[in-house]
Amino acid sequence: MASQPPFETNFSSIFGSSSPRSTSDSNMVTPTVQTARIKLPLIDLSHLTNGDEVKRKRCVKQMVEAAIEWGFFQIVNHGIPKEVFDMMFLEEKKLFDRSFSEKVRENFLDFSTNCYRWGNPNATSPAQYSLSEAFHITLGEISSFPDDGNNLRTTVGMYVQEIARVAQMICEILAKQVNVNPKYFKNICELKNSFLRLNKYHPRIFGSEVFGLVPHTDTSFITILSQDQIGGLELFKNGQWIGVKPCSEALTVNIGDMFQALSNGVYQSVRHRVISPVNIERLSLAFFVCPYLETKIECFANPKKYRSFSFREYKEQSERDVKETGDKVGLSRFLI
Ligand SMILES: O=C(O)CCC(=O)C(=O)O
Ligand SMILES: [Fe+2]
Repeated sequence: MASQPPFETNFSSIFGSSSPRSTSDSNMVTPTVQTARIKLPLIDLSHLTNGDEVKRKRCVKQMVEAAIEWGFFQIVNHGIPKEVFDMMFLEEKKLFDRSFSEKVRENFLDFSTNCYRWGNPNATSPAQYSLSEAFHITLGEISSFPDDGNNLRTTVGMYVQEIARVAQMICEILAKQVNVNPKYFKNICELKNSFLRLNKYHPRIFGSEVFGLVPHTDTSFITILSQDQIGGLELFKNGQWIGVKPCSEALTVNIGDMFQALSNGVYQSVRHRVISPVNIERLSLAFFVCPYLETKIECFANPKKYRSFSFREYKEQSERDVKETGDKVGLSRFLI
Protein backbone atom coordinates (compact mmCIF):
# COMPACT_ATOMS: atom_id res chain seq x y z
CA MET A 1 0.00 0.00 0.00
CA ALA A 2 1.35 3.41 -0.96
CA SER A 3 2.49 5.60 1.89
CA GLN A 4 2.66 8.85 -0.07
CA PRO A 5 -0.35 11.18 0.00
CA PRO A 6 -1.94 11.79 -3.44
CA PHE A 7 -0.31 15.21 -3.84
CA GLU A 8 -0.70 15.45 -7.61
CA THR A 9 -4.43 14.62 -7.73
CA ASN A 10 -5.06 16.85 -4.76
CA PHE A 11 -3.08 19.71 -6.25
CA SER A 12 -4.94 19.58 -9.57
CA SER A 13 -8.31 19.30 -7.82
CA ILE A 14 -7.52 22.57 -5.98
CA PHE A 15 -5.80 24.47 -8.80
CA GLY A 16 -7.13 22.77 -11.92
CA SER A 17 -5.07 21.00 -14.51
CA SER A 18 -2.57 23.84 -14.78
CA SER A 19 -0.46 22.45 -11.96
CA PRO A 20 3.16 23.51 -12.28
CA ARG A 21 5.11 20.43 -13.34
CA SER A 22 8.72 19.87 -12.64
CA THR A 23 10.90 19.78 -15.71
CA SER A 24 14.54 18.78 -15.72
CA ASP A 25 15.14 22.50 -15.74
CA SER A 26 12.98 23.51 -12.81
CA ASN A 27 14.42 20.57 -10.84
CA MET A 28 17.71 22.38 -10.86
CA VAL A 29 16.29 25.77 -9.96
CA THR A 30 15.89 26.94 -6.42
CA PRO A 31 13.38 29.75 -5.97
CA THR A 32 14.73 32.87 -7.53
CA VAL A 33 14.63 34.94 -4.36
CA GLN A 34 17.08 32.76 -2.48
CA THR A 35 20.57 34.24 -2.49
CA ALA A 36 22.79 32.79 0.20
CA ARG A 37 23.35 29.84 2.50
CA ILE A 38 24.68 30.68 5.93
CA LYS A 39 25.72 29.13 9.20
CA LEU A 40 23.56 30.40 12.02
CA PRO A 41 25.11 31.64 15.28
CA LEU A 42 26.33 28.47 16.99
CA ILE A 43 25.93 28.33 20.75
CA ASP A 44 27.80 25.87 22.91
CA LEU A 45 25.48 25.03 25.81
CA SER A 46 28.22 23.27 27.78
CA HIS A 47 29.36 26.77 28.88
CA LEU A 48 26.14 27.14 30.86
CA THR A 49 27.03 24.37 33.25
CA ASN A 50 30.82 23.97 33.29
CA GLY A 51 31.31 26.33 36.20
CA ASP A 52 33.19 29.11 34.38
CA GLU A 53 31.16 32.26 35.07
CA VAL A 54 32.82 34.35 32.32
CA LYS A 55 32.03 31.70 29.70
CA ARG A 56 28.49 31.26 31.02
CA LYS A 57 27.80 34.99 30.71
CA ARG A 58 29.28 35.07 27.21
CA CYS A 59 27.10 32.13 26.19
CA VAL A 60 23.95 33.85 27.52
CA LYS A 61 24.91 37.04 25.70
CA GLN A 62 25.41 35.18 22.40
CA MET A 63 22.03 33.50 22.73
CA VAL A 64 20.20 36.73 23.52
CA GLU A 65 21.91 38.58 20.68
CA ALA A 66 21.01 35.79 18.24
CA ALA A 67 17.37 35.87 19.41
CA ILE A 68 17.29 39.63 18.83
CA GLU A 69 19.18 39.78 15.57
CA TRP A 70 18.30 36.50 13.85
CA GLY A 71 15.39 34.99 15.79
CA PHE A 72 17.31 31.77 15.04
CA PHE A 73 20.40 30.03 16.39
CA GLN A 74 21.93 26.59 16.59
CA ILE A 75 22.94 24.81 19.77
CA VAL A 76 25.58 22.13 20.37
CA ASN A 77 26.58 20.19 23.48
CA HIS A 78 22.96 20.16 24.60
CA GLY A 79 23.48 16.85 26.40
CA ILE A 80 21.00 14.77 24.38
CA PRO A 81 22.63 11.49 23.36
CA LYS A 82 22.93 10.82 19.62
CA GLU A 83 21.12 7.49 20.07
CA VAL A 84 17.98 9.34 21.12
CA PHE A 85 17.91 11.16 17.75
CA ASP A 86 18.77 7.97 15.84
CA MET A 87 15.90 6.11 17.49
CA MET A 88 13.47 8.97 17.03
CA PHE A 89 14.28 9.41 13.33
CA LEU A 90 13.87 5.66 12.83
CA GLU A 91 10.43 5.73 14.47
CA GLU A 92 9.52 8.81 12.46
CA LYS A 93 10.45 7.06 9.22
CA LYS A 94 8.46 3.96 10.18
CA LEU A 95 5.45 6.12 11.00
CA PHE A 96 5.49 7.93 7.65
CA ASP A 97 6.06 4.63 5.86
CA ARG A 98 2.66 3.39 7.05
CA SER A 99 0.09 3.35 4.24
CA PHE A 100 -1.66 6.61 3.43
CA SER A 101 -5.07 5.02 4.04
CA GLU A 102 -3.95 4.08 7.57
CA LYS A 103 -2.49 7.51 8.31
CA VAL A 104 -5.69 9.36 7.40
CA ARG A 105 -7.88 6.96 9.39
CA GLU A 106 -9.74 8.49 12.34
CA ASN A 107 -8.05 7.35 15.58
CA PHE A 108 -4.92 6.13 13.79
CA LEU A 109 -2.75 4.88 16.68
CA ASP A 110 -5.15 6.75 19.01
CA PHE A 111 -3.70 10.08 17.89
CA SER A 112 -5.98 13.09 18.28
CA THR A 113 -8.22 14.23 15.42
CA ASN A 114 -6.43 16.36 12.79
CA CYS A 115 -3.07 15.21 14.03
CA TYR A 116 -2.10 14.04 10.54
CA ARG A 117 -1.79 16.85 7.95
CA TRP A 118 -0.60 17.02 4.37
CA GLY A 119 -0.70 19.48 1.45
CA ASN A 120 -2.84 22.43 2.45
CA PRO A 121 -6.62 22.22 2.00
CA ASN A 122 -6.89 26.01 2.45
CA ALA A 123 -4.32 26.97 -0.19
CA THR A 124 -5.55 29.65 -2.56
CA SER A 125 -2.41 29.61 -4.73
CA PRO A 126 0.33 27.06 -5.52
CA ALA A 127 2.70 29.07 -3.32
CA GLN A 128 0.47 28.20 -0.34
CA TYR A 129 0.59 24.47 -0.97
CA SER A 130 3.06 22.38 1.06
CA LEU A 131 4.58 19.28 -0.50
CA SER A 132 4.92 17.56 2.86
CA GLU A 133 3.07 15.57 5.49
CA ALA A 134 3.19 15.96 9.25
CA PHE A 135 2.02 14.48 12.53
CA HIS A 136 1.25 16.83 15.44
CA ILE A 137 1.60 15.07 18.78
CA THR A 138 0.82 17.07 21.90
CA LEU A 139 2.67 16.28 25.11
CA GLY A 140 -0.62 15.67 26.82
CA GLU A 141 -1.50 12.74 24.59
CA ILE A 142 1.82 10.91 24.80
CA SER A 143 0.94 9.15 28.04
CA SER A 144 -2.21 7.76 26.45
CA PHE A 145 -0.42 6.39 23.38
CA PRO A 146 -1.01 2.72 22.76
CA ASP A 147 2.11 0.60 22.98
CA ASP A 148 1.75 -0.94 19.55
CA GLY A 149 4.95 -2.91 19.81
CA ASN A 150 6.73 -0.43 17.54
CA ASN A 151 8.50 1.54 20.27
CA LEU A 152 6.80 4.70 19.11
CA ARG A 153 5.46 5.63 22.52
CA THR A 154 8.65 5.02 24.47
CA THR A 155 10.80 6.72 21.85
CA VAL A 156 8.61 9.82 21.52
CA GLY A 157 8.31 9.99 25.33
CA MET A 158 12.08 9.81 25.75
CA TYR A 159 12.74 12.32 22.98
CA VAL A 160 10.26 14.84 24.30
CA GLN A 161 11.61 14.56 27.83
CA GLU A 162 15.15 15.35 26.62
CA ILE A 163 14.10 18.19 24.31
CA ALA A 164 11.81 19.71 26.92
CA ARG A 165 14.71 19.91 29.39
CA VAL A 166 16.80 21.87 26.88
CA ALA A 167 13.79 23.99 25.87
CA GLN A 168 13.09 24.94 29.46
CA MET A 169 16.69 26.02 29.99
CA ILE A 170 16.67 28.21 26.87
CA CYS A 171 13.28 29.74 27.68
CA GLU A 172 14.41 30.61 31.20
CA ILE A 173 17.57 32.31 29.93
CA LEU A 174 15.74 34.30 27.28
CA ALA A 175 12.96 35.21 29.71
CA LYS A 176 15.33 36.62 32.34
CA GLN A 177 16.91 38.99 29.82
CA VAL A 178 13.57 40.62 29.04
CA ASN A 179 12.48 40.86 32.67
CA VAL A 180 10.12 37.90 32.59
CA ASN A 181 10.27 35.74 35.68
CA PRO A 182 12.06 32.52 34.59
CA LYS A 183 9.48 30.62 36.68
CA TYR A 184 7.03 31.48 33.91
CA PHE A 185 8.45 28.53 32.01
CA LYS A 186 8.76 26.18 34.92
CA ASN A 187 7.61 22.63 34.29
CA ILE A 188 7.48 22.78 30.54
CA CYS A 189 6.88 19.03 30.62
CA GLU A 190 3.61 19.84 32.37
CA LEU A 191 2.64 22.18 29.58
CA LYS A 192 0.31 19.79 27.90
CA ASN A 193 -0.15 22.11 24.97
CA SER A 194 3.47 21.90 23.80
CA PHE A 195 3.77 19.56 20.86
CA LEU A 196 6.07 17.67 18.60
CA ARG A 197 5.62 18.00 14.87
CA LEU A 198 7.08 15.25 12.71
CA ASN A 199 7.72 16.54 9.18
CA LYS A 200 8.35 14.58 6.02
CA TYR A 201 9.26 16.49 2.85
CA HIS A 202 8.78 14.72 -0.45
CA PRO A 203 11.09 15.05 -3.45
CA ARG A 204 10.06 17.87 -5.73
CA ILE A 205 7.29 16.93 -8.17
CA PHE A 206 5.93 20.39 -8.96
CA GLY A 207 7.78 23.50 -10.06
CA SER A 208 10.05 25.29 -7.63
CA GLU A 209 7.28 27.73 -6.68
CA VAL A 210 5.67 24.96 -4.59
CA PHE A 211 7.39 24.75 -1.22
CA GLY A 212 8.03 21.84 1.09
CA LEU A 213 6.56 24.02 3.81
CA VAL A 214 5.06 27.43 3.12
CA PRO A 215 6.57 30.60 4.61
CA HIS A 216 5.29 31.07 8.16
CA THR A 217 6.20 32.13 11.66
CA ASP A 218 5.79 29.66 14.51
CA THR A 219 3.05 30.31 17.05
CA SER A 220 5.17 28.87 19.89
CA PHE A 221 7.43 30.56 22.47
CA ILE A 222 10.39 28.77 20.95
CA THR A 223 10.76 25.86 18.54
CA ILE A 224 13.60 23.35 18.66
CA LEU A 225 14.26 21.63 15.35
CA SER A 226 16.19 18.50 14.69
CA GLN A 227 16.88 17.81 11.02
CA ASP A 228 18.79 15.42 8.84
CA GLN A 229 21.63 16.60 6.59
CA ILE A 230 19.52 17.29 3.46
CA GLY A 231 18.82 20.96 4.16
CA GLY A 232 16.09 23.17 2.72
CA LEU A 233 15.20 25.40 5.67
CA GLU A 234 15.35 29.10 4.79
CA LEU A 235 14.70 32.21 6.84
CA PHE A 236 13.78 35.71 5.79
CA LYS A 237 16.24 38.40 6.88
CA ASN A 238 16.89 41.90 5.55
CA GLY A 239 14.54 41.42 2.61
CA GLN A 240 15.95 38.12 1.37
CA TRP A 241 15.59 34.39 1.92
CA ILE A 242 18.67 32.77 3.40
CA GLY A 243 19.30 29.02 3.42
CA VAL A 244 20.36 27.49 6.72
CA LYS A 245 23.22 24.99 6.45
CA PRO A 246 22.42 21.87 8.44
CA CYS A 247 25.08 21.27 11.05
CA SER A 248 25.48 17.74 12.37
CA GLU A 249 24.90 17.33 16.12
CA ALA A 250 23.35 20.80 16.27
CA LEU A 251 19.72 21.62 17.00
CA THR A 252 18.15 24.70 15.47
CA VAL A 253 16.22 26.98 17.81
CA ASN A 254 13.88 29.72 16.68
CA ILE A 255 11.79 32.31 18.43
CA GLY A 256 8.03 32.01 17.93
CA ASP A 257 5.24 34.59 18.04
CA MET A 258 4.56 34.10 21.78
CA PHE A 259 8.10 35.08 22.77
CA GLN A 260 8.05 38.03 20.38
CA ALA A 261 4.89 39.24 22.14
CA LEU A 262 6.17 38.45 25.65
CA SER A 263 9.42 40.33 24.95
CA ASN A 264 7.53 43.32 23.50
CA GLY A 265 9.08 42.69 20.09
CA VAL A 266 12.67 42.44 21.35
CA TYR A 267 13.04 38.83 20.21
CA GLN A 268 12.11 38.19 16.59
CA SER A 269 9.71 35.52 15.38
CA VAL A 270 11.21 35.26 11.91
CA ARG A 271 9.44 33.96 8.82
CA HIS A 272 10.87 30.72 7.51
CA ARG A 273 10.03 28.08 4.90
CA VAL A 274 11.30 24.80 3.54
CA ILE A 275 12.34 24.30 -0.08
CA SER A 276 11.41 20.86 -1.44
CA PRO A 277 14.41 18.57 -1.77
CA VAL A 278 15.37 17.28 -5.21
CA ASN A 279 15.23 13.50 -5.75
CA ILE A 280 15.39 12.77 -2.04
CA GLU A 281 13.19 12.82 1.06
CA ARG A 282 13.86 14.95 4.11
CA LEU A 283 12.75 14.37 7.70
CA SER A 284 12.67 16.81 10.57
CA LEU A 285 11.31 16.98 14.12
CA ALA A 286 10.07 20.27 15.52
CA PHE A 287 9.27 20.70 19.21
CA PHE A 288 7.03 23.71 19.90
CA VAL A 289 6.94 25.18 23.39
CA CYS A 290 3.38 26.41 23.85
CA PRO A 291 1.34 27.53 26.88
CA TYR A 292 -2.07 26.34 28.00
CA LEU A 293 -4.91 27.71 25.90
CA GLU A 294 -6.09 30.04 28.66
CA THR A 295 -2.63 31.46 29.38
CA LYS A 296 -2.61 35.22 29.03
CA ILE A 297 0.27 36.55 26.95
CA GLU A 298 1.21 39.95 28.25
CA CYS A 299 4.53 41.73 28.02
CA PHE A 300 5.97 43.54 31.02
CA ALA A 301 7.55 46.47 29.20
CA ASN A 302 6.15 49.95 28.68
CA PRO A 303 4.95 51.26 26.32
CA LYS A 304 3.44 47.97 25.19
CA LYS A 305 3.53 47.04 21.50
CA TYR A 306 0.87 44.35 21.71
CA ARG A 307 -2.38 44.16 23.61
CA SER A 308 -2.65 41.17 25.92
CA PHE A 309 -4.41 38.10 24.60
CA SER A 310 -4.94 34.48 25.53
CA PHE A 311 -3.17 31.76 23.59
CA ARG A 312 -6.61 30.42 22.64
CA GLU A 313 -7.56 33.80 21.15
CA TYR A 314 -4.35 33.91 19.14
CA LYS A 315 -4.75 30.37 17.81
CA GLU A 316 -8.40 30.84 16.91
CA GLN A 317 -7.65 34.11 15.11
CA SER A 318 -4.80 32.45 13.19
CA GLU A 319 -7.01 29.50 12.23
CA ARG A 320 -9.73 31.86 10.95
CA ASP A 321 -7.15 33.82 8.93
CA VAL A 322 -5.68 30.65 7.44
CA LYS A 323 -9.15 29.44 6.42
CA GLU A 324 -10.05 32.77 4.84
CA THR A 325 -6.76 33.74 3.20
CA GLY A 326 -4.65 30.54 3.14
CA ASP A 327 -2.14 32.32 5.40
CA LYS A 328 -2.00 33.35 9.06
CA VAL A 329 -1.80 37.09 9.72
CA GLY A 330 -0.09 36.69 13.08
CA LEU A 331 1.04 39.21 15.67
CA SER A 332 0.35 42.31 13.59
CA ARG A 333 -3.34 41.77 14.46
CA PHE A 334 -2.53 42.38 18.12
CA LEU A 335 -0.50 45.57 17.77
CA ILE A 336 -1.72 48.45 19.92
O1 LIG B 1 11.55 21.21 8.77
C1 LIG B 1 12.02 22.33 8.92
O2 LIG B 1 13.18 22.63 8.57
C2 LIG B 1 11.18 23.44 9.49
C3 LIG B 1 9.90 22.97 10.10
C4 LIG B 1 9.04 24.09 10.53
O3 LIG B 1 9.30 25.24 10.28
C5 LIG B 1 7.82 23.80 11.29
O4 LIG B 1 7.47 22.61 11.49
O5 LIG B 1 7.17 24.79 11.74
FE1 LIG C 1 8.20 26.58 11.55
